[in-house]
Amino acid sequence: MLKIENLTHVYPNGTRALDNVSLEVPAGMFGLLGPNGAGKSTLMRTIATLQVPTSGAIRFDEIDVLAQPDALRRTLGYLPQDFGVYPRVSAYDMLNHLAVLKGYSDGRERKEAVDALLNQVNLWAVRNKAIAGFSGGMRQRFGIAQALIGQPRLLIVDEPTAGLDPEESNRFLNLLSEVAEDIVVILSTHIVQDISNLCQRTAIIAGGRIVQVGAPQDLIRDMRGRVWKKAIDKQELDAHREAYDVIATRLSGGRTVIHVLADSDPGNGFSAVEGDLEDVYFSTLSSLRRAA
Ligand SMILES: Nc1ncnc2c1ncn2[C@@H]1O[C@H](COP(=O)(O)OP(=O)(O)OP(=O)(O)O)[C@@H](O)[C@H]1O
Repeated sequence: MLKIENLTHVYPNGTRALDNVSLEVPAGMFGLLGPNGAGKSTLMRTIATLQVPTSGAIRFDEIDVLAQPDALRRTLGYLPQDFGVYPRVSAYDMLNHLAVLKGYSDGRERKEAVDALLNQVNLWAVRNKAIAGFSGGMRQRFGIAQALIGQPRLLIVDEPTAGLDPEESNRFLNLLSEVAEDIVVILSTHIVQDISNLCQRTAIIAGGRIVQVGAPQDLIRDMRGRVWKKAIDKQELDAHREAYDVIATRLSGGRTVIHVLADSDPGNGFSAVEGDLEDVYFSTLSSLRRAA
């Protein structure tokens, strides 16, 4: 269990990227959902011990993360948002090299671990090809292989599906859910679908604060009876935005389908709709904007 208590981070320029964040993350897939600039990467980097927060506490099982960063690093796998350099060396040689750095000094053990990881992430067939020539999806799967060296109990994955096509993205997320069986996996993303299909629990972060947390189906249930939809013409959109709390607009068959939030039937051609996590997310952000 990862336990974050009253975590605040203020950058030297005064930006309060995390504002009193408290969060409990049990084993399984946990989705951290938030718009650009919400504080996701700051939170991920802080948990990964890459930066020290202004105040607060982080515990992972028996480890006091801020006091014992080395202990956390030994059991951490991290795939940063920007994995950076993609070298011209083969996937096999690179993973082998990273395993040496992670402390696999016994050659036989290391070979077994590297072979198993390349199989697990489905890169065995291309293990002798240079990573520089890999597709986005292959690079991300390599990223997961390197994060899994040494069997971490905590895996942090920061916006992993950005830039992947839907098929690669699916493949990557399925892989992630397989490894998440008994370890804590935190997946940060601004893509709602990544979370609704996979995560047992999720938190919505905005402006450095956790504004919702729970199982996706519970968050959806809590807004039952309050989401209404209507198909309109594009030129009617502005008037509807004026009159209703429009939380989402989607195109469907050339028409614009809007979702609005209302405690009772708004009439005027609206019909009730079973909300989804996207409605939860956009209505949360919309009510924050209104409160600001
Ligand atoms: N090194 C830094 N110095 C100053 N401000 C920073 C720094 N890094 C991030 N910020 C600011 O802190 C806030 C949170 O940024 P962060 O990168 O954690 O958000 P994010 O949710 O990961 O966003 P994105 O999805 O765009 O990566 C933003 O306002 C950002 O501009």
